[in-house]
Amino acid sequence: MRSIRLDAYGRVWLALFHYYDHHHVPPEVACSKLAFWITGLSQSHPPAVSGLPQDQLRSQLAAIHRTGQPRPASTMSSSSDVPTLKILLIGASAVGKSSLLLRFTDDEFLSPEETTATIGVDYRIKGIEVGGKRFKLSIWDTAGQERFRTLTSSYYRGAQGVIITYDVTQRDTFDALPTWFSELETFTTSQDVVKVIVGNKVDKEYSRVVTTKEGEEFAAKMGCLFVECSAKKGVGVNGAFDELVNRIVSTPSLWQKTAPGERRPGDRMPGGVPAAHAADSSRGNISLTDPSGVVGYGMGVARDSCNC
Ligand SMILES: Nc1nc2c(ncn2[C@@H]2O[C@H](COP(=O)(O)OP(=O)(O)OP(=O)(O)O)[C@@H](O)[C@H]2O)c(=O)[nH]1
Repeated sequence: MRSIRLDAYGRVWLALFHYYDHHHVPPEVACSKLAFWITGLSQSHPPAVSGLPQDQLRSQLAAIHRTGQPRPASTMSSSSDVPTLKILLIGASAVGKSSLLLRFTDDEFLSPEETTATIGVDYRIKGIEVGGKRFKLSIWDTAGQERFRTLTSSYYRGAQGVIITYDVTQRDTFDALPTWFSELETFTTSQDVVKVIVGNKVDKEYSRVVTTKEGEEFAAKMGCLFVECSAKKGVGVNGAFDELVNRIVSTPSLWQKTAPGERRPGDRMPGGVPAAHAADSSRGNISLTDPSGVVGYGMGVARDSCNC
């Protein structure tokens, strides 16, 4: 789409918002996504969108965000007393965060041709039972690309567990771990947050450049769990999530209910899952991949070509 007029532009973001709403995407996530498109459009189509009242659009998005209504009571199942654990996936771009998540929630793996870089955040929900008790995991997959980090930082809030991922075949992704830890340190809202370092892509043993020992030593130094995985082969993935969840569950301060009115990690905070969505486990998961792809192709800011 070469030129986008103001009215068309306005209609597009409104249609998008309805699309997200229809697919039960939380307002926080919808607004984040839309903010990316606004930024992307203004940079990839400067002549077409110069002079657009972006401040106005942003404030309208913020208003939607503020007034985002919870789902009707009918969708709020009796599972509302099932604790929701918020887990975040962080790490450099292309280390396999989205692939680990997809393997864990759907036991699937997409080939390189089928995958695209995450824009902003995606998230999925999965029910899990630990020690005879049911938990709901809301797992947030953040974009590794630097250009999206300012936005994804808000998603640390309320997380009880964080998976910090690197690629065992790319030394720079391992060397970047201290940076991810300092970002985590900066944005986490809980000192008790459970961390697991995951070395992914162990199926590519022939190209491995980071040894298991190096990974173990770094994890020991940082005082966190360590697992090596292959999202492709499905090796170690469930174990990584299980270890993380077990550790969270054995840290009651991270998930037990607090007094009425008091907040607890993950309760309707920016980046947290609204109760209605947390109760939406019958859908299995909610992914934002489709809307991003559709919009990207139509507006020249596809996931891989976005200039924002
Ligand atoms: N061989 C192999 N390839 C993998 C594995 N996991 C992911 N990949 C591939 O690595 C590439 C990047 O995977 P993603 O899951 O998109 O990586 P990501 O960390 O989510 O990337 P960003 O969204 O940019 O942060 C894709 O081509 C995947 O198919 C794995 O375990 N083994």
